[in-house]
Parts: sequence; C-alpha cells; structure tokens
Amino acid sequence: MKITQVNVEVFTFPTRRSVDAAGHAHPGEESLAKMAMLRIATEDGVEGYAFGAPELIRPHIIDSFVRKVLIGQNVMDREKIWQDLAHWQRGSASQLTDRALALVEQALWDWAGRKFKQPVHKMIGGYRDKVLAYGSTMCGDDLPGGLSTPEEYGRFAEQLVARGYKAIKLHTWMPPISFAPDPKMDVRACAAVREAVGPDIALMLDGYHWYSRTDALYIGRELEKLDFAWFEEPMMEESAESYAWLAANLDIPVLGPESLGGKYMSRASWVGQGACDILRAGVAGVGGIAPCLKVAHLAEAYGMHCEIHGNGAANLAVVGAIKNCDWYERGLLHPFLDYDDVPAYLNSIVDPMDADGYVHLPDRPGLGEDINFAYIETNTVT
Ligand SMILES: O=C(O)[C@H](O)[C@@H](O)[C@@H](O)C(=O)NO
Ligand SMILES: [Mg+2]
Repeated sequence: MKITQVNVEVFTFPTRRSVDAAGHAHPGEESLAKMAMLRIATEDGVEGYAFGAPELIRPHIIDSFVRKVLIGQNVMDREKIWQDLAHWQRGSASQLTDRALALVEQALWDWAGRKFKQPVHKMIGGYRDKVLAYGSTMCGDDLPGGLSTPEEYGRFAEQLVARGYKAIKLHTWMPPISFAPDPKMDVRACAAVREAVGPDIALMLDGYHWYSRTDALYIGRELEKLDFAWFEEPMMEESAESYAWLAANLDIPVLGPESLGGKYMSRASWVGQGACDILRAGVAGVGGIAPCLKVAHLAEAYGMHCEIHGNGAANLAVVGAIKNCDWYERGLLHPFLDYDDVPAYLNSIVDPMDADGYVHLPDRPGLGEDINFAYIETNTVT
C-alpha cells in the first residue's frame, strides 16, 4: 500500500498554558496557540495523524526530507522509512530532529491502527489495559497560591491524592525564578509533600537539571530520608560519568536520561556505564514509538525498568505495550489548571484517570486520539 500524500495543517486553539524563558510550562492568561496536524494518506484513502509543534514539521522539513522519503513507499515499511529518515538527519544541518522523526513515525502507526481497526498499544505489544498514573507537576513558580512555596506544593499534593493519584513527581523551581536553583528549597518542597501525603504515596523529584555532583548528592541523600522512589535529571545528562558517580554514591534509584539525544544508542551507553538504575525514554525524545520500544526492551534485557517520558497518546501506547514500567506520566499539573479540560481540537482526552488513579488504555483504532476534525478545519491557519 503506497503513501500518496503527506500534508500538514496548522491550526489555532485557546490555551492557558504559557512557557517561560527556559521553555518550562506554567499557567498563564488565555492565548491562542498553534498546533500542527501531520496527515499521511495512502492510495486507498486511509489516513494517519500526529500532532506536534508546527516548527518541527515546517514546510522545509516536509518538502526537503519527509515527502522525499515517504511518497511512493509502502506505508507498512515503518522501520525502513524511519531508518531512511534517520540517515538524512546528519546531512540536514540539525534541521531534521528526533521530534520530527517521532511525528512521522507516530502518524504511520496511527495509519496502521486505523487501517486494521486496532489500538496501536495492542499492535506494538499489548501488556495491559490500564496503568497507574503519577501526577507530574509543573515547575515551581512565583504565583501566590500556585507552586511558589514548599507549603503550596504540600497543599497541591493533598489535592492530587484526593483526585486519586498514587504517586506524585515534583518539578521544583528553576531559573528564571529569582531564587532558583536552590537545593535546600527543593528539599523543603519534597519534605512538605511527604508530610502532606504520608508514607504510602510514591514520590519522585525532577528538579534543576544543572546541579553539580555535590549538590545532587546532597539532594539525593535528603530524598532517601524522605523515602522518594527516584531522583531524576539533577545534572547535565551529557555527563554519563557524573551520573555513574551519583548512582554509585546513592541508594535512591537514579533515573534517566530524559533530554539527552542519541536515541537508543545513548541509553545503551548509560546502561553500560552504570549511569542510572532506571532507564528513561519518551516517544518525542528518541524519535518515535519503535525507538522507544527499543529502549524499553534494552532495559528489560538488563533487568531494568524504563519509565516513559511524557503524557499523550504515543507515550501511553508504549506504556500499555511493555511490562517494565510502573507509571504513566500524567501532566504537567498545576493548581490553577484543570488537566481534564479537553483541548478544543479533541472531543475527549486520551488519558482520563479514574478515582483509583488508573488511566485506561484507549480502545479506539490507531493512537486513540479523539480528533475534532471539524474544529481543525475551521481553525486551520496554514
Ligand atoms: O520542559 C521540560 O523539561 C519537560 O516538559 C519536563 O518538564 C517534563 O516533561 C519532565 O521532565 N518530565 O519528566
Ligand atoms: Mg523529567
């Protein structure tokens, strides 16, 4: 079955999520954001879709790389298409990103699910039909009543437990917040949350990503006293040696890498160097669903868990398809925002959570997004 069309529709939708100078999400005034829907069609008229930032799949990327590789190819040859695109990355002067590869590959999987009327998570593995979520907070802020003090983290944690969450991951304060980074403030927020939720809720910290080894060691040892489940990305992930040193000096599991490039190869290096106790990969960060599965299967071969980075249909599909992860990252969450609000371009969210803290894998064909095509058509800008 040959691919005949690759198109991108950019549309606007209202949001109250804003992004700070460092790229971290926070609540903000309502604004119009842009989203791109990648649409891959075959000669029989079946289509697959993926959503992402417009700049990732801007015309230059689609015209210079994606269409040249995909048009005329067998839509079922996902691995060959992915390998061809990945080999074009080096010559793209860093323009063809892993995130762009991930969007193309997700749309190919969505096509397959829609064509064969199967949810992708069943096509790529089929391990579970529900998974416990952890509430992943937004980074700390300076918004009164938001996440501006350790006590406010504690109060929000109480709300999350009442909502049904059985685990909470804190993202603490980072620049441009005036007092950040501050290891002692990070620890105070973690202590306030542990105090608020009691001993039976799993807690994790994902704080400032540029701490020194000694700052990270201090925080890690404090997290051990608070019985935290894992310590995530406290230092630059380019230094596997620093993580190997930290993991060797701490009892709390060190988890990563999240933001490091290198797809499944860098993750293999981290395992080989003992740089982490729990591996990490997200569909966007490693170039797609299949690359993410490769990381999860690598981890499994070493008796390790692989906790999947990020929310959304593709990451949820991977979580549904593998045994060696405990959680689905549901977020990012903030007291001023309701995560369950449905974005205008969808009819429902892909990851509703029940009162017991479980997200149920979607049984819709494809990735499972419940797309409001009429809204997208009406609000398409390019
Ligand atoms: O902006 C970021 O760094 C990411 O969105 C991050 O906050 C979040 O996705 C994460 O680190 N999860 O583990
Ligand atoms: Mg993280």
